[in-house]
Amino acid sequence: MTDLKTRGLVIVGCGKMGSAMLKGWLANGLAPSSVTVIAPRPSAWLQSVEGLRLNAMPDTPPAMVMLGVKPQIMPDVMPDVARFAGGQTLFLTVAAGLPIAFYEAALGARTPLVRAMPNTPSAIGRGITAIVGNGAADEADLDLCERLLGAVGQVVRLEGESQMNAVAAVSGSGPAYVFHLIETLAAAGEAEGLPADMALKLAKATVGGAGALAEESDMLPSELRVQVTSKGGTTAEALKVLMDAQTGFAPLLKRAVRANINRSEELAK
Ligand SMILES: NC(=O)C1=CN([C@@H]2O[C@H](COP(=O)(O)OP(=O)(O)OC[C@H]3O[C@@H](n4cnc5c(N)ncnc54)[C@H](OP(=O)(O)O)[C@@H]3O)[C@@H](O)[C@H]2O)C=CC1
Ligand SMILES: O=C(O)[C@@H]1CCC=N1
Repeated sequence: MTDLKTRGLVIVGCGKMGSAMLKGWLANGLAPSSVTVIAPRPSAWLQSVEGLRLNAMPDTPPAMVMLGVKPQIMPDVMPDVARFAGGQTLFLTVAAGLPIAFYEAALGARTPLVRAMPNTPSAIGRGITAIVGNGAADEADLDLCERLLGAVGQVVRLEGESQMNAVAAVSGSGPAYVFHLIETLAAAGEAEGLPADMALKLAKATVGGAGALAEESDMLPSELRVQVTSKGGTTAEALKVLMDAQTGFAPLLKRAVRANINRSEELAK
């Protein structure tokens, strides 16, 4: 972390995900003066952060370069960061789909690189990020990423890169599925006569509260579900619909996760 403070962190591409992470890091004490952001159209928030260096690549190799552009843009930015390849700078990428081999083709296999899959709850310190390093990334490199990413949530280390697309489909994109659950639960409540603002408040608090309970409880989610489900009561009737083997959540989410992975595989081509 001292190295990060003295030699600096360069973030190339700081949109929704990069900003969520940067907000968390700054809130956790990372000095803006240690951070350079390369962004063609910096947001009002980025421009408002005092001390942050904008759109001026450092002359000397930073401790870390974080690549936060879309996978489709990644080939365009590699020539700009290749000057830091070779070993002095650790590269951290958050892009979905693109394999380690893509970066090694541009930066060389001796450049330490960590591929990460974060999620946007990082903005409030409740993210979860999975990481995997290339052959040149040593334990200290993984530790540094784990500490940095640990400042904005939990970190898990993958056994291999082959797990990354499934992680993206579960926790990387997962917040979007949950936000859609909130939207649709609220809409269903509204359709049954609740005022829109009340339905949304009920749905948000229910998903937030149930998520927190699932995380904090010693019980499995399936056991917590059973606790809500009174014999002969109302929940059981709803669960008959949601747990239908053909049309319920399980086959629906399986299809959604598979569609997500298919897209990651396309992005890798
Ligand atoms: N959003 C999420 O929840 C997650 C995203 N990711 C990954 O994070 C990456 C970014 O996604 P996301 O933040 O959603 O996308 P955004 O479009 O919000 O962010 C990408 C940023 O890169 C900027 N950019 C475009 N071209 C360049 C360039 N040549 N140099 C520097 N910056 C550039 C864009 O600027 P402008 O808009 O002005 O063009 C934009 O601000 C993706 O690779 C994605 O796979 C991973 C996990 C979760
Ligand atoms: O939608 C995407 O491609 C990115 C990756 C995970 C979440 N957002």
